[in-house]
Amino acid sequence: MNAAVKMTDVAFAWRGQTTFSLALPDLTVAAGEKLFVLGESGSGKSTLLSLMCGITTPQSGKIEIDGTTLSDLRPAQRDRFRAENIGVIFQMFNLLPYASPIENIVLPLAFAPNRAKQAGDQTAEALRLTKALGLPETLVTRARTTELSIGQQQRVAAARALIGKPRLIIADEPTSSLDANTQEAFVDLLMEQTAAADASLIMVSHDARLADRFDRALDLSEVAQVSRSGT
Ligand SMILES: Nc1ncnc2c1ncn2[C@@H]1O[C@H](COP(=O)(O)OP(=O)(O)OP(=O)(O)O)[C@@H](O)[C@H]1O
Repeated sequence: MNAAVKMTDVAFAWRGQTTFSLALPDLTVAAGEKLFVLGESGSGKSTLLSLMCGITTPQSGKIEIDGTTLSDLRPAQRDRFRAENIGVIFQMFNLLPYASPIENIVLPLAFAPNRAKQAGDQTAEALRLTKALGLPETLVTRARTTELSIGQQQRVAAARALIGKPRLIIADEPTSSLDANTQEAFVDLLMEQTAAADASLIMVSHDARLADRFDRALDLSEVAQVSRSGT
């Protein structure tokens, strides 16, 4: 079986920026593994996730997602590959503010025919997920997304990542706006839904207390050479 993620000799620096660079000799995430990523602020956790998603591309090295090498794909193919195979919960959610939660949740399916097929009845599947994540139906069908609390928006972002059962879920601080009790419950729900989809989960969080719920915790500074200056 292919690894969910395999990164080999990856080197990355932001264009025009000399203060930060990341070198990652070898990072493998097994299929079905639940990986917790921690590291201090500015250490490159979000950068790592964005490399895995193919949103940013490294200067050198190889990133394989479920056996597909991202650098073999042209940018448009990479966007399509991401839509089909990776459910992403962004740190800032990236929800469309004036669309309803349901519209936000089904949006990735428009770019991912296989995922859309998996989802079946899209509205019913969006409602099943939001119910499992603890959001009342009236809220997700009637409101504009901006009318939801931040914690509720975080759940909408999680449902959008999970719909259509992508093989890999990548979550950047998905619990940052929740209180401690809700955080743990949310991670449990995310785990349950990820397991139900037979997916791998890679989650970044500052909150080390959540780490024991995962198969493995990885401190970015232990696997990567991060160079930082002037920060
Ligand atoms: N889009 C970008 N363009 C240029 N530099 C960036 C960009 N995004 C992040 N950086 C820089 O890359 C470095 C690592 O940032 P990153 O967001 O990956 O860290 P992080 O570990 O996720 O931090 P935090 O825990 O605060 O979210 C920082 O120095 C940051 O300024």
